[in-house]
Amino acid sequence: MKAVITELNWPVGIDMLREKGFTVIYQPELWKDREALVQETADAEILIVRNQTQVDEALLQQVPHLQIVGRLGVGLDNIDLKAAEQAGVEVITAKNANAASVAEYVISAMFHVTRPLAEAALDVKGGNWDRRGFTKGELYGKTLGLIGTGETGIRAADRAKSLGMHVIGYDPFVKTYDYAVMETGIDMMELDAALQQADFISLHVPLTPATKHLINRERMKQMKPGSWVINSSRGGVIEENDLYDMIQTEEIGGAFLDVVEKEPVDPDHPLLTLGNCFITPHIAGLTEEAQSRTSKMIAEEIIQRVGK
Ligand SMILES: O=C(O)[C@H](O)COP(=O)(O)O
Repeated sequence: MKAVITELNWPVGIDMLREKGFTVIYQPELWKDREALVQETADAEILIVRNQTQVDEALLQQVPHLQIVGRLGVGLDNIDLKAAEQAGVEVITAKNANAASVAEYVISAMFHVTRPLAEAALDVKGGNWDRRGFTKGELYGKTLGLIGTGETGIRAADRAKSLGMHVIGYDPFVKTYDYAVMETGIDMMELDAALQQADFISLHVPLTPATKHLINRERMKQMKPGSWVINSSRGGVIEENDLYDMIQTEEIGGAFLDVVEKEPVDPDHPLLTLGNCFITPHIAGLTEEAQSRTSKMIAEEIIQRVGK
């Protein structure tokens, strides 16, 4: 069987597939060249992607042997699930494999706001000894508002709780008596209330028509002055022009974004000019541990289904 991997993958899963006799084509830049992608996948049974390869109806029609699409992550906004189902192609994800890493990203982002240690250390290297400029505050006693309380939200909540934070959440798909949510002690409420009460709003939702630009001017107007938005989900969930205005006019404190609507970010993107907006290159789930886990999980699932 032939497996084509069109984006970055860690070696462990590639080795596992090869050991089971799969012919593995690993071309981490292949997603950029649609024609080459179609050509390489035309006789493949397995396609392994991240978030850039557009697995749409047109592609699915050109790859008649395809049986499985393995997604090295959880976001499915680049995969047409309906078209895959119609084509008889199963889509498998690396469920929860990067959740701990994403949760740690959220905590790191909050600490970056309250305890900017790297900036303080750089300032010292610059010859200063400023004991007053970096005294921002504690996370203890602050409120983290989770929009989306699935696996990454719950793990972020768990870690925030251990820091003495109050955690509130909104998720229309999660029942208030959901066991994991209850056990973690997330105080579930309506979106408006969560926006109004949180010191940090962290987004943990997939990009769907319902969540596109969910965080827009109107919603951010409800947030506390000085509060921050953290986005490790998908860029499209935030209306970026509105976010720019809200930070620029100091109606909110700032934003920590791991994702933007168009990736890689345009070097001229206005958000990059703001001192209180930090953009990282979609790395929340990209730790060694999470990616080895992801790579292994997808290989295992494929081998279980079609491996000899
Ligand atoms: O959807 C996900 O799981 C994360 O965004 C990580 O996946 P990616 O590295 O393919 O974006």
